[in-house]
Amino acid sequence: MSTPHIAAAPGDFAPVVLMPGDPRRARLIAQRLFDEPRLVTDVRNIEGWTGTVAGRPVSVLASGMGCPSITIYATELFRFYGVRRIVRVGTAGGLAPRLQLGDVVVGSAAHTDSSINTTRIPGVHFAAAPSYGLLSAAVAAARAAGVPVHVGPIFSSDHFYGVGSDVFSALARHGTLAVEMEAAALYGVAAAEGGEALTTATITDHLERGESMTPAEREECFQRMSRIALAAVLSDSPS
Ligand SMILES: O=P(O)(O)O[C@H]1O[C@H](CO)[C@@H](O)[C@H]1O
Ligand SMILES: O=c1cc[nH]c(=O)[nH]1
Repeated sequence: MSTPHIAAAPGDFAPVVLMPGDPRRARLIAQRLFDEPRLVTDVRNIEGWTGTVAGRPVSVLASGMGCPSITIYATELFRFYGVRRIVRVGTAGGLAPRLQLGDVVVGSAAHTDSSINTTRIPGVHFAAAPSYGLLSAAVAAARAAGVPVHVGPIFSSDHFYGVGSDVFSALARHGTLAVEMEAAALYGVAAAEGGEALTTATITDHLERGESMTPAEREECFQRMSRIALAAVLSDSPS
């Protein structure tokens, strides 16, 4: 069995999946956090791995960057591979002044300038929201680990370059925590396919203050966030 973008056999993916944007991060998560990780797909170098954590099966698949890319991979996992939960483990640029580099943001809603959800139900301004069960489990795991965590709306932009600082300032004034590029699409796919989804993101840059993490700091933070996401995706929380 394969889909246009995933070449894996039935049962190769666990029902619960972590989803970073970067294929290298997918490989690192599998190799450092899973027991007995095995590569299950690498079409277009988008790597998917499956292993176990505390004896429970779990997978990781990269999404690539942007709403169309994550929509393809999340749809194929939910629709054809029996996946029920996807937790994005991303990076984001901070907008809210209280955020510090390395903090974890959990997206309780996702604003977007993408049309990806507008075209799902014509005439409807779709409210892109995560699974409450996954969200509460991620927050509990972060607090238990002593990791600073912020819960609130994030902004999923089609642009990495070219969003005006006036847009970011207005979003911050409207309570938006951070900007990234996939959460709104992931939440839309989960709703359409009857699955559960959540976005967690590490603040790697602060756009108002012009701060950035070093590569070594990024790697350290990804591991911390991935452990929180693992606790959420493997939790028994009802949706
Ligand atoms: O680090 P990832 O998960 O890719 O997330 C962020 O980084 C990419 C942009 O550099 C976009 O995909 C954005 O959402
Ligand atoms: O500033 C940033 C950092 C990560 N991801 C984004 O989309 N923007």
